[in-house]
Amino acid sequence: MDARLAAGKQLDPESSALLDQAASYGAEHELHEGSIAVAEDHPGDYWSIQCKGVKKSFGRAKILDGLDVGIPEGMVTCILGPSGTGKSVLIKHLIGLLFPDKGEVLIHGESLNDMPMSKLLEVRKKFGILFQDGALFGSMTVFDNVAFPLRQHTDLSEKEIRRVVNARLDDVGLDIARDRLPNELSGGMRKRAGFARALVLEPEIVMFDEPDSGLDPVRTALLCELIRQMHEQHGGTYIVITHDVNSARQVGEYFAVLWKGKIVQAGERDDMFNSKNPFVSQFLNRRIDGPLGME
Ligand SMILES: Nc1ncnc2c1ncn2[C@@H]1O[C@H](COP(=O)(O)OP(=O)(O)OP(=O)(O)O)[C@@H](O)[C@H]1O
Repeated sequence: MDARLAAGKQLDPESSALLDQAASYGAEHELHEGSIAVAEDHPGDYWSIQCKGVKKSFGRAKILDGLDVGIPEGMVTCILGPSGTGKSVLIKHLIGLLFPDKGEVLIHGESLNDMPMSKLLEVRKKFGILFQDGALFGSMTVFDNVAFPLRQHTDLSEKEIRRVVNARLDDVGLDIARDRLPNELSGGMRKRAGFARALVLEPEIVMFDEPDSGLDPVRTALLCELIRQMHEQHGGTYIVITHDVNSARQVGEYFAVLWKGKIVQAGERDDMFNSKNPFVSQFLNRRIDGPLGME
């Protein structure tokens, strides 16, 4: 643990919340050497994640309205949709932070509904998540941020932790910034540090919440390229949530388009970009004429 935390230093509310959030992802993650081995005999088979008829309302606002989607194992899937359509609400369902009013979410074939908390924490260990702002602890160096999940959830020695963290920092091109604090990094560097931390326990499923937010087009393209390379190198199921079609096109292999509480269409790149569905075609081709207006 970071010496400042061990010494009982008061954390700011944001860091405390992140610490709680990180702690809630559970303990004792098995660490694999090299590429991620995805069990071939798990019950989900082709789908890492399935949503079946998921409905969610807040008060009278229906956000998810019978949403069905499968996230294919081992591919980079982009979930796209206009602002405010419920992409964040959907990802919270995928990791069991929100639960459907009706329907279910299955992770590798196991329904999250009525799952005991201990089991849910186990399932959450399958996920690595890159939050929009990198969600780094402000009082820790880049190195300590990336080391944090290993110190929390494994029994690795400090020497072993140094080896793993340095390898992940090399992967994301941050070896020169390991001793810097988050406020000494650019937005793109913070995201890369968050990415290194998301990968450090070698999760089976890596989720990116709007990786393009707050980055200029070149930094966005560089981050997307990094996501693609890391997927090629480490394998696993990647889910990228975005409303940016350019990023999705660069990084995605499978696409699911969310609108009005449902996945309007899902499929592989060419089928989606040549879709005959008026909304999908308008959105993916960024046309102003079509069913989506300014409302
Ligand atoms: N806990 C909540 N209570 C009430 N309403 C909520 C809650 N969470 C989300 N909403 C509402 O659900 C709708 C969808 O929000 P969400 O953040 O999922 O959209 P989004 O597609 O991720 O948008 P963006 O692309 O702008 O981030 C919004 O109208 C939001 O106000």
